[in-house]
Amino acid sequence: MPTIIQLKNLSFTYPHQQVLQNLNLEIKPGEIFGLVGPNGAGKTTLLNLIQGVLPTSPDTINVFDGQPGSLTAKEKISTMFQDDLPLEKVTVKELINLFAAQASHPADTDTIIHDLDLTSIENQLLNQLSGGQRRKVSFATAIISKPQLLFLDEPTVGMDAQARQNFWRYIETLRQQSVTIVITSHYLEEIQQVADRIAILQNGQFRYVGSWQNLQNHYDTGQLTFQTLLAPTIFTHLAAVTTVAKTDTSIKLNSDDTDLTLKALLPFIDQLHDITVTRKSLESIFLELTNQGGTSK
Ligand SMILES: Nc1ncnc2c1ncn2[C@@H]1O[C@H](COP(=O)(O)OP(=O)(O)OP(=O)(O)O)[C@@H](O)[C@H]1O
Repeated sequence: MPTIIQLKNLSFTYPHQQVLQNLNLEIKPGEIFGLVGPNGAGKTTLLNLIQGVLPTSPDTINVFDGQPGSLTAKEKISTMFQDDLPLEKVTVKELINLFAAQASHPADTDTIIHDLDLTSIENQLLNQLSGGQRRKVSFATAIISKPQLLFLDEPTVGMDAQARQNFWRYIETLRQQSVTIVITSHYLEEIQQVADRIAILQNGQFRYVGSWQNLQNHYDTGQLTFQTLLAPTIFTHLAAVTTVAKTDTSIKLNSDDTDLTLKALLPFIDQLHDITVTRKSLESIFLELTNQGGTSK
């Protein structure tokens, strides 16, 4: 399968600070790739390098089989940066039309305005928009050129719940059209749901690259909660159980491997009610990895 983005031992240093160190990565066509990391980890710098906005050493980045910033790459790539609306005294529709005019095969402006729920503000000036509305317009300008590769830097900041839901629904539409998408976000719950693979960047290095499922399996600690009349001591020595706690109405088991513990509960199943299994979220694994220094995979 061809590669859309390839990083080979990529390092980058600003005048007084090394930001990225020996990054290797391949992103395949149609993949939705989540790039996460603490503030200052180097995410925006990496996106800028891939797009040719910042200079790189030869052969460290390959985009659409060429150098970053090449004409071929530029035609296929679109970006939604943080707060990147370039003009203030034009209307929403005029701005989207301007972006459409620069594209070789643009999507239909009215369709995009309709699909992104921008009809009610299409004649409003950009400097009259709220923060969330600006993000939606920014997204419209990024997709009007029908890109094959889309970069989204913190796309949902400022959007309300409805706008976020619509936004992720539209991302699913783009997935069906095999658009390759690289997303950075501090909303890890959203990344967890949408990304095929994630990379956790910290101090300029990838701490993890892979699927969310693999990461979760690696950190398969969690809790099982249920109601029962059985004594809590029965559960103390079950597979992978680390602690047992009893509240008024239920028993809570902390487990190093929730699948194993669930299997070990089967002999008691008739006497257990309202069983819930809670596994770690990407956010808690992320915090564990980046705050306390986990093992790179
Ligand atoms: N133009 C610049 N000149 C010098 N240093 C810079 C420049 N831009 C960013 N940096 C530094 O490089 C590091 C990485 O910044 P970058 O913006 O890539 O991080 P980020 O992961 O996108 O952060 P955030 O999540 O806060 O957006 C930071 O320490 C930042 O201070």
